[in-house]
Amino acid sequence: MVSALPLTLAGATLRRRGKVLVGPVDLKLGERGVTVVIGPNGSGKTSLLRMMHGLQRVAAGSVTWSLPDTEARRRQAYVFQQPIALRRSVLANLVFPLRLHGMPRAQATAMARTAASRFDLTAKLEQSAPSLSGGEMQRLALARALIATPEILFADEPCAALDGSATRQIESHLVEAAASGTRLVMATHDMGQARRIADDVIFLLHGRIHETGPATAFFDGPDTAEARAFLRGDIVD
Ligand SMILES: Nc1ncnc2c1ncn2[C@@H]1O[C@H](COP(=O)(O)OP(=O)(O)OP(=O)(O)O)[C@@H](O)[C@H]1O
Repeated sequence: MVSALPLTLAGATLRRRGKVLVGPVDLKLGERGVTVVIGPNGSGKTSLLRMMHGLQRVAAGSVTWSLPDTEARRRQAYVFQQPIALRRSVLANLVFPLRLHGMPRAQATAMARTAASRFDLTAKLEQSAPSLSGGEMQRLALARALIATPEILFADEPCAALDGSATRQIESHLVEAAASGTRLVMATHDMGQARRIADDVIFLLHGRIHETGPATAFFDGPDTAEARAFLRGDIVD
């Protein structure tokens, strides 16, 4: 299968009411691996992910996939910080994206049940999705995002509101998806999590990439004073 990756950002800039939220950003995302986006509050992590996913149109520069946009869009999934679900059963939420991809109902239902089992949601299949706990809801959001095997998954702080054991579950699903070939781009505030799962890091400051590189080198000895301060836990603004 021809890949939608690499994804290339060239001078990509996002503006709101005349103010630059992100950019200009130059970046190339290859076909494999886990890229973790870090940076202080308001540095533009969410905006960068949304811009890459095409949820927000660039004001300048370009965001280019290796396939036409309509095809590239079908190969992507996005998990929001606040998980969203249809006001329907867990099963219906899992079936929905498969039906969007044109899969027959019986096959989609069988696949949804398999995904529910992998994500420990079998007992919840008939439950209304909005009544799930935070951890269950994020597991559902991730199961739904991964069910059609996206080539790339954008995840915006997927563990932000979760406790340790729920975080561990989500992380293991993310790592498993990446090992199976899904390209992962994730924003997080949790430096322990970033160290655990990142192959490479993008450190944002004021909407710009301040430093980027392989995770081990970044965490062992960042090049910039701002990244060193950020990793020490100092306030960087
Ligand atoms: N729709 C919008 N209109 C105006 N400003 C916005 C909009 N969305 C985001 N911003 C601003 O853009 C900047 C970047 O926000 P963004 O949410 O991308 O940062 P972040 O690094 O994800 O922050 P946090 O860590 O707090 O989640 C912030 O100053 C924010 O106030």
